[in-house]
Parts: sequence; C-alpha cells; structure tokens
Amino acid sequence: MSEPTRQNGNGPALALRAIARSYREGPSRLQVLDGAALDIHPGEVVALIGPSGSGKSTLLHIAGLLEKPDSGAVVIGGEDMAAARDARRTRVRRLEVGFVYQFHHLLPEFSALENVLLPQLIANRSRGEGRKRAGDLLDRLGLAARARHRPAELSGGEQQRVAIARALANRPRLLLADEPTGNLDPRTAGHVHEELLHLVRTEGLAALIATHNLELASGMDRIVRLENGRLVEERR
Ligand SMILES: Nc1ncnc2c1ncn2[C@@H]1O[C@H](COP(=O)(O)OP(=O)(O)OP(=O)(O)O)[C@@H](O)[C@H]1O
Repeated sequence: MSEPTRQNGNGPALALRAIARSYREGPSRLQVLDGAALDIHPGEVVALIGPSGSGKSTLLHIAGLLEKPDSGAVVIGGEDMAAARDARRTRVRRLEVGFVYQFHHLLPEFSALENVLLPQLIANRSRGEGRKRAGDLLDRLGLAARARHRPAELSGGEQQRVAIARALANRPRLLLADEPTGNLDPRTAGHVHEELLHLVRTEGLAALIATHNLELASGMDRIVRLENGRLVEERR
C-alpha cells in the first residue's frame, strides 16, 4: 500500500466541507452537525468552542477519521478521507493524525517511553528510531527523568504530557485534542497547554483543540464556535 503523500503545498492540512451528522434519538433524529465547514492551514492552531452537547467531540471524531459523516468531505493532505476505503482511513489516521483526549488513555503496564514508542512500531518505524523520537519528545516536555515510569507513577499533568508526546510521535500533520487539559487543576492546565502549543508550533502542525476554557482559547490563532451544527468564526 502506498504511503500517504504529503501534498502540503499551500493547501489546508485539514478541510471540512459541509459536514452533516445526525444520531437517532428515539423515534426522531438529532442533527448534531449541519453544514460544518473549516479550513486549517499548516502551523495554525484553532480553538473549538461551543456549549456542552453542541457536537465538538463529534466533529473531532469525524476530522480524526474515527467516525464517518453522513455527508460532506474531510480533506486531509488534499485527499477526501470521508470517501476513502476503511484501510486507507486507518492508515492516514495512524500516520497523519494525532489525538489527545481529556483522559490520557495510556497503557498502564507500559512505561512512558514505551507508550510513546508503541504507535511508531505500529506504523513500522524501527525500534531505535522510535525510541529516539520518544526520548526526544519526552525530553522536550520536561519528562526525561520520568521516561521509565508507568502511568500510575506519574502526576495528572505528567500523564497528559506523555499523551501529548504519544500523539506527536508519528509526526502527524494534524493534531486534534478534546479538552486536553480539562482534567487538570487550572495552574497545571495552563502549563500543559503552553507546552502543547509550543510543540505544535515548533513541529509546524495544524491543530484543532476543543476547550471550555475561554482564556486558553484566546491564546490560540483563531476561535471557531459550534452553533446549531455549523462552525462560526469568532471575531476578536
Ligand atoms: N454515538 C452517539 N449516539 C447518539 N447520540 C450521540 C452519540 N454521540 C454523541 N451524541 C449526541 O450528540 C450531541 C453532541 O455530542 P458531543 O459529545 O459531540 O458534544 P460536545 O460538544 O463534545 O459536548 P461536551 O462539551 O459535553 O463534551 C449530544 O447531544 C450527544 O448526546
């Protein structure tokens, strides 16, 4: 199978076009997304805001190829992944998309370093190269001394930093994050958020970060708000 091609050029890293998604709700359907559209260019960090239940997680799952829209296009690197076959979607998801959740979802029996190494082994990177990348990312997140610790031996902030390193391990073009600091105390959340932004910027990624925290949102390049199933650019 061919490698996903990097057609960065001047095109967006992610383009969402007319995304619709509804869920069954008893006898009727709940239209969560109804024509949502968004372009994110390489190097851009976009905050995704909207009230609880407005569809932020649904939108992130669709952008991250974890879920399919009912209609619309999800263009990653110039290719519409909504129309792609499942094997292709899985491959692009593994190599091109990094995901950070509110809870770390690290594998408890593995060390921090191994948790960052694993997605690289799944993507067929050599163990040596993978360890180097994992060590480098943990180092940049201030976790050099914690690399051999298991998740249960780490603080909440440290666990989220490992989850961030894991998301970036395969050098994705796109980082998607769903309340990545929502489970941390405000001070730690601020620190981890700054480190996440710094890494995203130095790696030149595009990022879409859902947050309820308007202060964190205001530090990003743009803010988009989910409203009645559509994305509205927030004026600043
Ligand atoms: N798999 C599903 N089946 C049925 N309904 C769903 C499913 N996933 C989400 N929903 C519904 O879709 C709506 C949007 O949910 P979603 O989790 O995307 O919102 P959100 O903006 O991320 O909310 P929060 O800020 O509370 O995390 C909600 O009403 C939810 O109940």
